[in-house]
Formats: sequence, structure tokens, C-alpha cells
Amino acid sequence: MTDLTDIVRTHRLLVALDFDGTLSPLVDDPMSARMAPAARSAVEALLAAPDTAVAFVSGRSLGDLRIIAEHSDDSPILLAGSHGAEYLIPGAPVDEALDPADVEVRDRLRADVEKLAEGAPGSWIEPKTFGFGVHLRTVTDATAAERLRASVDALMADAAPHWRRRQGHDIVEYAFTDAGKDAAVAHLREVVGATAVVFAGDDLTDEDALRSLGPDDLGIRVGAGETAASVRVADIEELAAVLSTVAHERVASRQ
Ligand SMILES: O=P(O)(O)OC[C@H]1O[C@H](O[C@H]2O[C@H](CO)[C@@H](O)[C@H](O)[C@H]2O)[C@H](O)[C@@H](O)[C@@H]1O
Repeated sequence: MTDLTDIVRTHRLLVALDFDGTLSPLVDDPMSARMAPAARSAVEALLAAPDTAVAFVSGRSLGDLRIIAEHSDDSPILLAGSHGAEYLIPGAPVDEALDPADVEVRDRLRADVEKLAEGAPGSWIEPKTFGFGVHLRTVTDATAAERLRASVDALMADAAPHWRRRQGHDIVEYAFTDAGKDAAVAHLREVVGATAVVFAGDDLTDEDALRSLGPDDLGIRVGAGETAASVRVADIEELAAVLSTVAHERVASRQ
């Protein structure tokens, strides 16, 4: 992978950023997540830099991502939701069509899992476009959390073995699409016509994108954990500092 100097000089840069844990601190109530002030400033600086596009690439459903990212209709930020299964590209129509048969299975399985979750107070089943997430962050009884995790796994292995299972921070997600953040980066790279990509993320699902980066790209891991990224930053604030530097140096390099 390349370094910051090459990223600053590249002709057309795509900065693709995971949202939860990368721009926004992890919080107990998922819908109250918002960008940290330093991350917000860094994103604004990138948007003001020449030939620089910004995308949020999230496991959130697109609708929820729009809310927590406070994404307005006139925003130039590209969005990839559901780990790359749905997109909002400014100026392009959004494809919202779902097969009614998939919706019926999704809703039935989620209702079954909601019943199982009654045995684990503090858990929450997040409805998602292509499935659901089992949140365990606020389950205080570790045995109940483990029991819920195992019972949902057993139900899904039996009822929908082809669904993709993903593990995140205090969440297990199940989806009937296989799309990953690697596909999201590939699609956004093409849409933007990027000559290089910076991708930053903090979680296991971000490693799909980080592993897919090429020699002219730069991967950044936020926080601990095994990673394919070439750069690691400690936290959101350190990431914001790196992104702000890229933005300011891209402005300076074109003057
Ligand atoms: O790809 P991301 O943007 O990082 O989204 C991953 C999941 O983020 C959300 O859950 C995580 O953040 C919550 C709010 O801070 C936190 O309560 C939870 O424990 C984390 O797992 C979101 O709710 C999921 O749908 C996303 O897939």
C-alpha cells in the first residue's frame, strides 16, 4: 500500500469511511449515534478539498445511515448501506425494490428472534433492510447473552443456512445478501473515478474492504484488532487528525 504523500498527490481521491466506531463513538442506543465533532470537521475539510469525494460505508440500513449521518438531500457524500448492498449516490435514483418473498421470510425470522430475545433483557433486535441485528451491548447477564447468541445461531442454521452471518461490536447480524464492504469500495471507486482510495474502519466487517485495497490505496484501522490495514490509529480523534491533514495538504498541493 501507498503512503500519505502519494494519497495527497493522487489525481482523484475517494475517502471511504465506516461510520460506527470510526466517525461516531459506540453508544448504547444505536439511533443516537452521531459523528464526533473532530470527525465532522475532518469530513467537511475533505469535502472542501480539490478532486476529493467522501463516502460513508456502513453496516447500517441506508435509511438509518441517512438519519445518524444527518445526510441531507443536497449532501455530496456518497452512502453505502447494509455493508454495500444499498447505495445513495447523489444525483442517481435509489433502487429500493425488494422481493416480497424475501421480505416475508425476513420479517418472520425477525419475529422469531424477537421472541428468543425476551429471555435476554437488554437485548434489542435491529430491523435491517436485508435481515436483522442482534444487539447485546446492554445485556448485563453474560449467560443470557450467550444463550441468546447460541439459540439465534441454531434457529438460523436450521431456517436460513444460506444467510450471511457477521460479527461486530456486541452485535451479531444476519442478512440474505452476501454483499460486503469490498464490493462497496469497488463500486464507489468506479462511480467516483478514483485514482486512489483511503478506507478507514474499526470492525471485522471493515476488514473485507481493507483486504480489497490495491497498491495505490491506503487502509487505516481504528483501534485494536488484527488488520489488513497498513496504518493504525488509536481512536476517532487520531483518525480525524490524519484525514484533516490529507485534506489540508491536498488543498496546499494544488495552489
Ligand atoms: O459498519 P458500521 O457503520 O460500523 O456499522 C456497524 C453496526 O453499527 C451499529 O452497531 C454498532 O454501533 C452501535 C451504536 O454505537 C452500538 O450500540 C452497537 O453495539 C455496535 O455494534 C448498528 O446498529 C448496526 O446495524 C451496524 O451494522
